[in-house]
Formats: sequence, C-alpha cells, structure tokens
Amino acid sequence: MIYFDQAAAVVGDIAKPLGSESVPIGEAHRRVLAEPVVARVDSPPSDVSAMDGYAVREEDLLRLPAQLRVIGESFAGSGFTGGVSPGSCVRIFTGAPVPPHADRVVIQEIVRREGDFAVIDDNLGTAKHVRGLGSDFRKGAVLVGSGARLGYRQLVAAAGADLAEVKVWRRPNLLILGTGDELATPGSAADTTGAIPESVSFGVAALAEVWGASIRDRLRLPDDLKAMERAAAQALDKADLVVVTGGASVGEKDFAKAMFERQGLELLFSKVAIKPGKPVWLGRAKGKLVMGLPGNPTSALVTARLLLAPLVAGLSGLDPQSALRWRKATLLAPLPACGDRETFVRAREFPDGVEPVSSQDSSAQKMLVDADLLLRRRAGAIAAVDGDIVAALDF
Ligand SMILES: Nc1nc2c(c(=O)[nH]1)N[C@H]1C(S)=C(S)[C@@H](COP(=O)(O)OP(=O)(O)OC[C@H]3O[C@@H](n4cnc5c(N)ncnc54)[C@H](O)[C@@H]3O)O[C@H]1N2
Ligand code: MOO
Repeated sequence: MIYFDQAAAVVGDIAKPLGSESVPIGEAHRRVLAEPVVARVDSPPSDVSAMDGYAVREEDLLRLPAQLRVIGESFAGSGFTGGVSPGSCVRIFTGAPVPPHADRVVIQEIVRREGDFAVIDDNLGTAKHVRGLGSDFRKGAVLVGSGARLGYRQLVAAAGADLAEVKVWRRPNLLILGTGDELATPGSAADTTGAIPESVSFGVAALAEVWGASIRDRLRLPDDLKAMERAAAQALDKADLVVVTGGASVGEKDFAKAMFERQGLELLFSKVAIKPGKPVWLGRAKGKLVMGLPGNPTSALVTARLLLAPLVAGLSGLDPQSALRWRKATLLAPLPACGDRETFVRAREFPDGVEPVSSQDSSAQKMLVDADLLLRRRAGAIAAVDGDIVAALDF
C-alpha cells in the first residue's frame, strides 16, 4: 500500500501525451495544443475605424465649425480607394479601413449632414476612434501557447489568427469494463431479482471525457474469469487506457487484476492508503495502461477524480497536476479526527464556506448529487471546527 502523494507521482510520471494530429479549427474545442497558435495575419490588417462616422484629416478640425465635402464611403470588406484631400472626408463604418491621409474618425452623432457636406460644430472630444494596423496582434505573434486547452476564448484567438487547422495532442481512447454478475443496464434492474443498475461507468466515462478522453466503449462483464480474460485481451487491443470497475478487493469473485494476468499485467501500484477507495490500482499490460477502480460508486468516483483525472489529463497533453488544483475553503461544520488513512471528505460548497454532506458511505449514490467538493484530511489530523481552513478540490 502506498500514500496518495506517491500514487499521484506515479500517475504524473507515466501520463505523457500519445502523439499529435491536425484537426479543423471547428472541431478543436477542448483539445490541447501540441504546437502554439502563431498568427498568419496582422489584426487588424490595416488602420480601421472603431466607430460609425466620418474619416477626416485632423488638421481640418483645428477651427470649428468645420464643413467637409463627403467624397466617398468606406465599409468593412470594401474600403474607399482614394485618399482624403484637405477639406474633404469619407463616410466610414466600424471595422472599415481608414483611407489614406485621414487620421481620425468623428462619430456620426456629432456630425450634421448638409447635402454633400458634413458639418462638425463642436464637442469633438479627444478620442481618435482609429484602431492601428496590428494593434491587437502582429503576424508571427504567438497567441496561444503549446499545452493550452482550446476553450471558447482561445478558439476565437486561433481562428482570428487565420488558422484552418490546429496541431493538437491525440485524445486517449478509454474503454470501461464494469464487472459484477449483479449489474444490469439502467432501466432493467427493477424487473430482475438480485440485479442493481450499473451506474459507475456513466460517471467515470463523463469524468474522463471532461479531462480529454474519447470513450471507446463501455461494457458489462459477468464475474467469470474466462469471459473476463477474453474481454481484457480485446480491450487492450482497442484502447490506450482500460478502466475496470469493481472486483478490486479480496472477495472470491474479485477478478479485476486476475483477468489481465495472462496479458502480462505489471502493477504500478495496488492499494492506496486513502478513504474511500483503498483498493484502487494501476498497471500496464501489452503496452497499455489499466486502472482498477473499486466498485462502490462513491469510492469509484472519488478515485477516478483523484487518480484517473490526472492520468487522462496527462495522456491528453495537459499537465497532470492541472487536475489536482487544491484550494482553500472555510469549514461551516466540524469534522472528526482523521484515522490512519488519508481521507477525502465529500462536501458541498455554499457562498460562505463548505459543509460535509450527510452520508460519507463509500457505496452512496444519492449524496453524489450534492457533493461538489472533496476535502483533504491528512492521516492522523485532529478534529476540525467551524471556521477552520481546509484544502478542497472540485469534485
Ligand atoms: N474483507 C475485505 N472486504 C473488503 C475490503 C477489504 O479490504 N477487505 N475492501 C472494501 C472496500 S474499501 C471496498 S471500496 C470494496 C470494493 O470492492 P470491489 O472493488 O471488489 O467492488 P465490488 O465488490 O465489485 O462491488 C462493491 C459494491 O459496489 C457495487 N458495484 C460494483 N460495480 C458497480 C457498478 N458498475 N455500478 C454500480 N454499483 C456497482 C457492487 O454491487 C457492490 O455493492 O470492497 C470492500 N470489501
Ligand atoms: O475504500 Mo472503500 O472505498 O472505503 O469503501
């Protein structure tokens, strides 16, 4: 049995990206950059107007009122081709190129139109309303660094850089095997004696997707070693990472590790000194990674959050540590002293602090609805009281 920090370090060491690929910008949401986004254009590509109004020569406004002849129009996408001569101006709209010799835009609200003339009486103010060429970014500038995940904000910058495609890390393929004779597809358990709905794989798959995995398959297996061995061999052929749920403990039908033995399973760790989730394990077989999560639903999701999330993050090109960002939270209720296993208390966040949820049972499913945080309690920690500061992780 190893400590949680040691298990997290093992995960950090092996969680490396699996290779890169180019994807169209429209399909790149949530992908992790394998190469930086470098601008192919200047933005804006020329001096452009920041407002709707008239492009003028500053020197023509030294004495007000000024009466300027309107000699053309400049729209975004179709600029005015000539230059602005003394005593004239060009009608201009937001985003349109500022024509040569004009150096200022006067907003239309303070311009009186008299036939072919624009008259500016007073209230000019100081703003020029011109965005200079490349004032947002220059061609060749790095807009998004390698290793960053493309969220909706970064996608705007990457598309604005004029990239049709981006180079991203390949998503790890994950296959989930849920073991247990008692497990039934949700919707069919009520009619079958001894059956319970298989719930864990739904949460594990969703959590792994959040951190970058692509779910290859989700299969249920009976507690039959021969059938499980066949499934293990097939799973290792299809996936980069196999997650087995249940059968992790010492019961007579706990075959989660045994099913991979014929495939040469090498364990990286087996059992971690944490509560819940002590039976969690990690191994390698046929060059692929295998993680075993306990079958109890809360234990499975807590260990998935603590160890599978950083593993998937790292395989996806992110820093594995980015999945374990602990923050400080204020307790709103007392916590008992911690036993000899480091404990991750399921808690709920409120505007002014955090409170443990009422059930800390490792088999609970209902309390998962409200438990949006894990509170980290070191082994042997003394009882905590209201107002104490604790380390919290989004769950
Ligand atoms: N003598 C000992 N018994 C147990 C130990 C121990 O150290 N010595 N460890 C306990 C701990 S801690 C845990 S956690 C559990 C986990 O054991 P398994 O991983 O072998 O889990 P199962 O026995 O397969 O299942 C436990 C429980 O969860 C239900 N389950 C399983 N899979 C699913 C699923 N996909 N969806 C919904 N529910 C699931 C299953 O029906 C059982 O009720 O072992 C303790 N025992
Ligand atoms: O560690 Mo088990 O997950 O306590 O029930």
